[in-house]
Amino acid sequence: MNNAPLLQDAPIDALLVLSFGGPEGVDDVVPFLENVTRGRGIPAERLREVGKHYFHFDGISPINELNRSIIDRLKREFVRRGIELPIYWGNRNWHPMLEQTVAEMTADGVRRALVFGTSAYGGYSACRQYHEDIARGRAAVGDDAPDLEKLPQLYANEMFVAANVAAVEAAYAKLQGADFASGTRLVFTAHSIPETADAEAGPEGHLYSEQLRFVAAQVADRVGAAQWDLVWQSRSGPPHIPWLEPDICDHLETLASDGIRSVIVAPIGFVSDHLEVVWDLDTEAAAKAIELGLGFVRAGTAGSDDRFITMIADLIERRLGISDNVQELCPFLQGATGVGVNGTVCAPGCCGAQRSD
Ligand SMILES: CC1=C(CCC(=O)O)c2cc3nc(cc4[nH]c(cc5[nH]c(cc1n2)c(C)c5CCC(=O)O)c(CCC(=O)O)c4C)C(CCC(=O)O)=C3C
Ligand SMILES: [Fe+2]
Repeated sequence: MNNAPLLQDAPIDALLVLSFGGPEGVDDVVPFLENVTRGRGIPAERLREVGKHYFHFDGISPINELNRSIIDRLKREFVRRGIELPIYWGNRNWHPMLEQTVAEMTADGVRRALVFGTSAYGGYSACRQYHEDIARGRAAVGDDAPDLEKLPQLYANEMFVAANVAAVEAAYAKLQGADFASGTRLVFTAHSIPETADAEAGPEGHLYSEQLRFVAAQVADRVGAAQWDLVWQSRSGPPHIPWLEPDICDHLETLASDGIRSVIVAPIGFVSDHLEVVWDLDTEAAAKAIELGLGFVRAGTAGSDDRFITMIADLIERRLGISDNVQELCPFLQGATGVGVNGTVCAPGCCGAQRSD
């Protein structure tokens, strides 16, 4: 498959779902953001400002509930297939915190676990930082911590692409019959990252944006969209630092002035309807579209599709040597697909240098 390190000759005895985590109440927001920005000493006042999107939702991020759903569905799929691995869940930034989960796994006698990270692409934020989490989680426990092997990035998986295709087709169906249904543009979005982070991602650079462009092109081709765009959303940080552009809202203005009458916005960069989706797209970008008189339909995300669960189970069965139903469309950077053991990076130059601020 690739030349990444794998745990050798060892029975795998658990699965760990590793995610970003999100607050679940107003009192969680600032401590959560302190975790996200750990070590950077950002004042609480500023964090309340950064966290204002969370306060619109009573401080509740959708991400934890979405992960609980993924885990429940995966447990049922394991039962159906006879996969006898317990499933654990730990987050980088909020409870259940990864360090606690690794301690619990250790106490339960887990020795070697696979890790499913809830992010589909390469790059520092989407891949390498999860390797760092794995190393941190194990270090918190010490020598008795189980070995942890991260599963590959999902972006090139047939099931991931197919789930996104289905979501875009459903979005087109919603537009059917609307008077602006002709003149629709398909617009893919993903989380923006600093330009330097993209330039440093992967052995050849630009791993993150190229993987996104690959998935966007696949989906566009399969739904028969001749014209499509890949744009970015949810940028943060100081304005003088360049991040990937154009931003979705600026892009909607361009499309409106080009005579486009409606858009389908497909957040292929996110595996579920995280806060960035429900706020930055469903709230802010949707309001921008109304202001511009553009029809706006937001396509769903892959995580709610059964194929997403099938995909995770297939990746596990392939790794366990039970069966091989995984169809990878374009692992165009061999050896750089996100696999790694105990926090070692997946391959030289992958997935980008550590944040330098
Ligand atoms: C590429 C990427 C993904 C996709 C890969 C993946 O899924 O992992 C992602 C996911 C997410 N990002 C999330 C939330 C946040 N990201 C932040 C900050 C940042 N993200 C970045 C990039 C990404 N982020 C970057 C370069 C920064 C700035 C530097 C830093 O601080 O590292 C900040 C700090 C405040 C701010 O700067 O706005 C927050 C609160 C949530 C949870 C949402 C919820 O609650 O539903 C999720 C799933
Ligand atoms: Fe983020």
